[in-house]
Amino acid sequence: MDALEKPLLRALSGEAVWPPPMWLMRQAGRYLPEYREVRAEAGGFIKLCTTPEMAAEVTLQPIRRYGMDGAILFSDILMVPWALGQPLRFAEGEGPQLEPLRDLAAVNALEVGAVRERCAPIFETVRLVRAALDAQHPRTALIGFAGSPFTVACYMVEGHGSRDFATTRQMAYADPALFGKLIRTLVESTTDYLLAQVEAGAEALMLFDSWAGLLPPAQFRRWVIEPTATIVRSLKRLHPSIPIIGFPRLAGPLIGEYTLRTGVNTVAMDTSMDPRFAATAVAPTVGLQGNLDPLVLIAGGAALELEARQILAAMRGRPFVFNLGHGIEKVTPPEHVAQLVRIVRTGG
Ligand SMILES: Cc1c2[nH]c(c1CCC(=O)O)Cc1[nH]c(c(CCC(=O)O)c1C)Cc1[nH]c(c(CCC(=O)O)c1C)Cc1[nH]c(c(C)c1CCC(=O)O)C2
Repeated sequence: MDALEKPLLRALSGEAVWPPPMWLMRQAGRYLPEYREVRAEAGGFIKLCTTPEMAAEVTLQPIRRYGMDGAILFSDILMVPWALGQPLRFAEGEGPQLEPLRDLAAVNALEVGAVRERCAPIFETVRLVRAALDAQHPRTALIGFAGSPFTVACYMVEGHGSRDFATTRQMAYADPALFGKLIRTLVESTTDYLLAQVEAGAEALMLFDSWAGLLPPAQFRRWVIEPTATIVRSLKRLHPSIPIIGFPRLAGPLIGEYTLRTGVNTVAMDTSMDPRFAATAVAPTVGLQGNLDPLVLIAGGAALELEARQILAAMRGRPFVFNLGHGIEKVTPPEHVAQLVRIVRTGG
């Protein structure tokens, strides 16, 4: 299929495709038995992300099972800090652990020039997935991604997940020169990392800013909107037609300003966002994506049907991509995903 005919790319570029295309955040993951099998064979999570054949295989699993309109590259937002040389490990049951970055010496030690070479296996995964989609799933578009500088900086400074990333936010106030240098390093490396994904065959890009909503408005403008706008501008200069999805999680009423000023084509709504509000806050040519609660996907049945239909009703007639409001939970029954696909394919 010609790229311009893929339903996901049409919707992300501003066309009201109906029934809407769909894919799910974390659609490849531990809720799928076939993922757990490859994950066990790989041993470590970083090993899985850096072994192209395995990463390509798990990227394709949800496409084979459900025929999703989007295949998201299997990797992680923390592969950029890993490629910059910051020690990273994924400990079972504890989430990611990084060597916390707290001073100028640590920022200066980051190896921006090494990212392309260290991430070469990830770009090879992109090539393998794209070739497999072209041959076997011609309607499905390949989505590349990265974390946004602020969210990646949260993990780099804190060293692990957190409810409020207080150390990171304090650093941004107490030493904006230091925090700004880290953000600029991430803008540069993330732009390069995403460009390499496009060169390898990614057809759309998504920027995950999971912790954007922790910031008050002035900080949000400085550390979320500005760096994201810089990345989008650089990508669009070289690839004017690549659709870019922004995910400023928990941005609330700032979603309109975020969308306008960053220049993303589509904005992903988190679970707390009212789709009707989002539809009034962004221009009608901007795509919206989201935002089913991952918890109702665990429940399934009538509750799932009701919630999915409400989102479809609110989004009918505008460019829209059906998705969750956050990543799929590992206890989700795979047959509930199949139920959701049936509901969305009828268009509500
Ligand atoms: C904050 C963040 C991370 N990673 C990501 C985000 C942004 C989105 C969000 O807010 O959820 C994004 C991400 N992580 C993963 C993907 C792959 C593509 C997909 O969506 O299917 C994507 C797009 C795989 C993964 N990334 C991770 C897993 C689970 C690891 C495993 O299989 O052992 C997967 C499938 C690990 C990870 N990676 C991260 C955390 C906090 C964790 C631990 C939580 C957990 O264990 O579920 C950082």
